[in-house]
Amino acid sequence: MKPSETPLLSGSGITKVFGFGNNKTIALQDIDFSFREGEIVSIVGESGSGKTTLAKILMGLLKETTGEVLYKGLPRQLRKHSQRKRYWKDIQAIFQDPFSSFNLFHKVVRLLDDCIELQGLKLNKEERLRRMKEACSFVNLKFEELMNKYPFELSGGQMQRLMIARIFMLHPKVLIADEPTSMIDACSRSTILDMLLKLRDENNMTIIFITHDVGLAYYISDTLYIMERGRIVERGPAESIILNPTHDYTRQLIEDVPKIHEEWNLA
Ligand SMILES: Nc1ncnc2c1ncn2[C@@H]1O[C@H](COP(=O)(O)OP(=O)(O)OP(=O)(O)O)[C@@H](O)[C@H]1O
Repeated sequence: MKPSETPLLSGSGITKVFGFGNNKTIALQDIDFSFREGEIVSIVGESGSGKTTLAKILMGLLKETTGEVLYKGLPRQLRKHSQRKRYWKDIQAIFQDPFSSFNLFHKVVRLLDDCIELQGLKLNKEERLRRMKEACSFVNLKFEELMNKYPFELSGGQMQRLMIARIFMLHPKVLIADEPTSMIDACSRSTILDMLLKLRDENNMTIIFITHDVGLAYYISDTLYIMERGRIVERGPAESIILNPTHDYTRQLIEDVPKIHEEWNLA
């Protein structure tokens, strides 16, 4: 499915300032963005460039200092708990550290069953089990083997798959994925990325991928946003940015991608 032309989530003039006086940090400075339905966007930048701050603002976990975020063309209303709950039905995130996404005192079966609860679905036990098994098999996990385990009894890769199984069950309209493959090897990484692409194709989900890895971003995205010190310095179709970067910072990021076939110069 091709991304639609209508903006689903957009923002203009977004600035985020942390602290005051000498301790002031401008994490985001006058950012504009517009993400369409079914689009895969990567936000790429070095550590400290403001990516996670932007992800948290998109999620509604942090309030922007100035500017406005629109969802489905309207200003977001997140003051009341009920409004946030409704927003989080549509917008979900998976973070770098899978431990932060799970309640560590709940077994896998409960973590998956909660997704059915969150959707407000009233289903009988067989149907609940069927959906949980289906979600696990989507990410190549065996439900029967894992259902009675706690998150800390799983490997990093299994936890990351479990996070994607939850997204499969929740089918949000927007998924914010903050370095979701950082804890796994290259082979499992491409499997996870392929799973995310499949989810986009099946549900027309918008995926906002936060990463410092421009190679990875190119592999997965339709559109790239390049961030440097709180500003978006370049944006556009992934291919044209990689082939014809116009900003020095983007050129530097591309240069820094390891070229495995080139000889190392350690001099
Ligand atoms: N709660 C906070 N209080 C004060 N400063 C903060 C806070 N959160 C982030 N910052 C600062 O804002 C800037 C942007 O941080 P952010 O975490 O968004 O960067 P990032 O691009 O996600 O980095 P990384 O790739 O290392 O996760 C940094 O200078 C950081 O120190």
